[in-house]
Amino acid sequence: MLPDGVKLTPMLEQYLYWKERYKDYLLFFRMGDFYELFFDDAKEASRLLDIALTARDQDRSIPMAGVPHHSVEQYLAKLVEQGRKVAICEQVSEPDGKTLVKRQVVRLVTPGTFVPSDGSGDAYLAACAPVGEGWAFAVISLSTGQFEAGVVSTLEIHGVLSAYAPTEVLVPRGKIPDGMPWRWVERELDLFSPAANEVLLKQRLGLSTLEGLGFPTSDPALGPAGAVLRYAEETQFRAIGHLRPLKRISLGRGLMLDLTSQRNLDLLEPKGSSLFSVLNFCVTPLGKRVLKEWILHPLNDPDEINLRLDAVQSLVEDPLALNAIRSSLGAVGDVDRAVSRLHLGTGGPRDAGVCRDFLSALPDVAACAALFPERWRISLSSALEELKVTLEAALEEVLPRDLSEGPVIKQGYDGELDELRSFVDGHEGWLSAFEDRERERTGIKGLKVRYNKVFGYYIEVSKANLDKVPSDYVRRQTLVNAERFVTQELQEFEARMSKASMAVSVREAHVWGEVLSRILNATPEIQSLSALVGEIDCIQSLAVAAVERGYSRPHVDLGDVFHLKDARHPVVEVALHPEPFTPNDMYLDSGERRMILLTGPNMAGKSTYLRMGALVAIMAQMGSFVPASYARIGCFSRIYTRIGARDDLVRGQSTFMVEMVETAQILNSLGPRSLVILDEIGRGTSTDDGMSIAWAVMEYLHHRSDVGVKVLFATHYHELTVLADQLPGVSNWSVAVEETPRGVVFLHHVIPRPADRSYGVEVARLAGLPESVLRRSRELLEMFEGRRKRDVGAAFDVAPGVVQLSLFDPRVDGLLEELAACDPDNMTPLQGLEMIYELKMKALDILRGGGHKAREQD
Ligand SMILES: Nc1ncnc2c1ncn2[C@@H]1O[C@H](COP(=O)(O)OP(=O)(O)OP(=O)(O)O)[C@@H](O)[C@H]1O
Repeated sequence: MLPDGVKLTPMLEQYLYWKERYKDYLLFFRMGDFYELFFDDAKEASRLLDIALTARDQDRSIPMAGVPHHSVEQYLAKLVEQGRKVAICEQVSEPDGKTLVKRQVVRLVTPGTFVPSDGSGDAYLAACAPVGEGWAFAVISLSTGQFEAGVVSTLEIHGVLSAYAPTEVLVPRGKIPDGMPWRWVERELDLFSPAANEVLLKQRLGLSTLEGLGFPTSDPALGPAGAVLRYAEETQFRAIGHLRPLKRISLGRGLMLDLTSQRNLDLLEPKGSSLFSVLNFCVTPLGKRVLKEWILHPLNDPDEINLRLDAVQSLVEDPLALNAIRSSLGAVGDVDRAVSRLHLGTGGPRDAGVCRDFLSALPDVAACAALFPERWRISLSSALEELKVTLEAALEEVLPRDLSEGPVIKQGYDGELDELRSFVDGHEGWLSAFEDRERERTGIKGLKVRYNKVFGYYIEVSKANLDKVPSDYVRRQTLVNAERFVTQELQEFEARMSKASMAVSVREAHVWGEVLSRILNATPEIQSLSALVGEIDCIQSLAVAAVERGYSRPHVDLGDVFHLKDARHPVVEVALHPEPFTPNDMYLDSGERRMILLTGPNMAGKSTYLRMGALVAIMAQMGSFVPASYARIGCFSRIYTRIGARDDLVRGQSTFMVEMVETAQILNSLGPRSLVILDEIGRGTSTDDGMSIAWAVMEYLHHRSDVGVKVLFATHYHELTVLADQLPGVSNWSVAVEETPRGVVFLHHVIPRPADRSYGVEVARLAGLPESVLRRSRELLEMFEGRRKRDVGAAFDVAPGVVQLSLFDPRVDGLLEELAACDPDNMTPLQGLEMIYELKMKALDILRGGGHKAREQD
C-alpha cells in the first residue's frame, strides 16, 4: 500500500509493478549510476546498511535510499549476511530523455546463492526432503560449482547439513524439521520430484544417465539436487554453466563432525586462533578452501589418509622442493571464483586474467608436484595448452574489472582491432596538429583544444584574447576567465572520432566475447585442475605447519587403539608461545580402557586435554602431521562433543537446556567408531541433579560398547571417580596440581589416577575472593562433602555388584523373569496379546521412571 498523498508517476508505477512481483525481496531499482530503494525497503536498507534515508519528493512522502552501482556488491554482501534477499531491477533500454526507460528484474541475490566478489566465504545452498525413514539432501556452492547429494537417516540429517553450514535450505512446504537452526525456504513439493528433476539434471549435466555418478533412476537424492539447481537458476536467471558433476555423499565415508563440534573445537573460527589458522600456510585461495574442506570433512579410510600423509612427508623431507612449490603457486589466484563469475555474468576481463595467470603458472606447479603420489600429477591437455597461449597473447597484462574501462585486448592479437585503433590514435595526432594550426591562424598562444563528456571537443580561449577570435568560431560555453568554441572542422572531426571509437569498442567487445567463450567452454577442465592445485597448496601448507610447529607423522589404521604420546593442543600451544605447553599422553581402546574419566580442579587443563584428543584425531584423519611425539589412531567415523556452558538466548534456551539437548542428540545418534567428548555434563543445574545426570550418561555410554564408543569425560564432580570401580571400561585420570603454602599450582600434567577433591575454593582464592568468604566456603564445603559421601556410598549400597543394567532399575530383572516364565504354547492368541500389552505397559513404566518411588516405599 502506498502512503497517503503519494502521486503515482510512471516511474513509480514501474517500481510498484516489480515490487509487487518480488514482495519478499528488497528491490534495488537502477536509476542511472545508483540503485535506489523506496518506501519501507528504503527505511530497512538505511538501517541495515547504515546509509542515508532521503526522500524522492518535497513532501517527503516517498522515503528513498540509494547505493552507487559500482560498489553494489559490498552492500549486497552486507544484506545477505543479515539474511535479506535482494531483487536487482536493471535498466534494459537506453535512456532517450523522452520515454520511460524500460526496467526488469535480472538477478536475485539470496544468502545461499550470493557469490561475493572479494573472495570472502563460500556460501552453500542446501535442500532436503523427507523420504521414507530418512532424508534426501543436496548442496550446491555457486562460488565453486561444487554439487553434492545423498540420502541419510532422520538422526543424521542435522549432522550432515551442519558439516556444510548452509546459508539457505530449501524444504517442501510444511516439512521443516524440528530443532534445526537453518534459514529455511519452503517450496512446493513437486519441485522436489526425483523423476522430474532427473530429466533436468541429465540435461544440465549433459549426460544420458546419472548412474555413472552413482545415482540410479529416480534416486531420492535427485529430488533435492534438482531443487537446489532450479533455485540457483531462478535466482541467476540463467543456467549454471560452471556446475561440477553431481557427487554422491554417503555417510560412513569420512569422519563426520556436526556444527556443534565444529564450533566447540574452534575448527575454523575464531579467526587467528582456530585449527585453520594454525595450519594455514596456503599460498592460494584455492588451497585455503581445500584446507577448510579437509578440516571439516576428514577421511576415515587409512589408505586415503596415508596417501595425503605421503605427500606431506615428501615435502617435509625436502625443504628445497617445499620452497619451490610455494613460489610456483605465488601467481595463482582464485580461478574457481573467476570462472563462476564469468559464468554468472558478474565477471569481467580481470577474471579472465586470473584464468590466464592460473594456466601460465601450471607448468611450474606441475614440475614441483612431480614428487607427489600419482594422484596429484598435473598435465595440461592440448586444448588447455592452446587456451593458455591464446589468453597470454590476447589479454593485456593489467586488466580492468569491466570491459568499458579498457583496454583489454593486447596490441597484435587481432588485426582488425589494431587497424581501428591506429585510426583513432592517428586522429589524436590530428588534434594536436589542429591546435597548432589554430594558434598560428589566430595568433592566440594560449589557445587549447580539449574534450569533456558534456560538450565533446572544444577550443578554449581566455577572456583577454577574445578580440582575436575569428568569425567562424561558434560560442558554446562561457566560464569566469575563458570562453569555449567549436568550429565546423572540429565538429566533423568529432563525428569521425566517435564513429571510430565506437568501432574500436565494438570490435574489442567482439574479440573479448570470443576469448570469454573459449574460457567458458574449458570450464570443466579448468575446474578439475584447480581442484588439484588447491590440494597441492593444502598439502604444502600442512608440510609447512609440520616443519614450523614440530609435528610428527601419525600411524593411521583401522585398529581399536587411540594412543598419543607427548601430545599438545595445536591451538593453545601456539597461543601460549613462548610459554611452554605441557605435553600429555592419552590412551583409549574399545575394551577395558574405552572411557577416560578426567577429574581435576577448574583451570587445571581438563577442557584443553579433551579438545586436544579430538583435534589430534581430526588432524591425523585429514592427512596432517600431528602435535605429538607418537600417535596411533584407529580411524574414527564420528566425533561428538558437548563442551562448555552457553545460553542460546536466540532460541530461548537456558544453559542447562542447551546442554541437555546437545547431550540427547549425542546419545540418540551414536554410530560406530565414535569418539565422544563430554565436558562438564550437568554443570548448569543443581549439584545433585547434575551429578546424577552425569553418572547416568556415563553408564549409558559404557553400555554402548556395541558401537565401539570411546569417551573422554571431564567433570569436576570428583565423586564420580567411584564409577571406575563399577564400570570396567572406565579409567580415572586427573590433572595434577601441586599444593604449596601459597595455594595450588596447576601442573597441566594428566596422570592416571583420580583427583582427590575439586579445589574449587583454591581457584576462587586465585581469582581474588576475600579471605572471609574463602574461610566460610571451606567450612560449608566440609559439611556438604561429608553429606555427599554418605549419599553416594548409599547409591551403590542399593545394588552392589549386580548386573550393569540393574544400575538403572532393578525392575528390569523382574520384567525379564516374567517374560522367561511365560508359556506361549498354552496361551490363546487373546491371552498372548493381553500379556504383550501388560509387558509393554511395564516396560513403558520403567523407561519413563514412573511408579518407582511408590514401589520403593512399598
Ligand atoms: N597442557 C597445558 N600446558 C600449558 N597450559 C595449559 C595446558 N592445559 C591447559 N593450559 C592452560 O590452562 C588454562 C585452563 O585450561 P582449561 O580451560 O582446559 O581448564 P579446565 O580444567 O577445563 O577448567 P574449567 O574446569 O574451569 O573449565 C588454558 O587456558 C591454558 O592456558
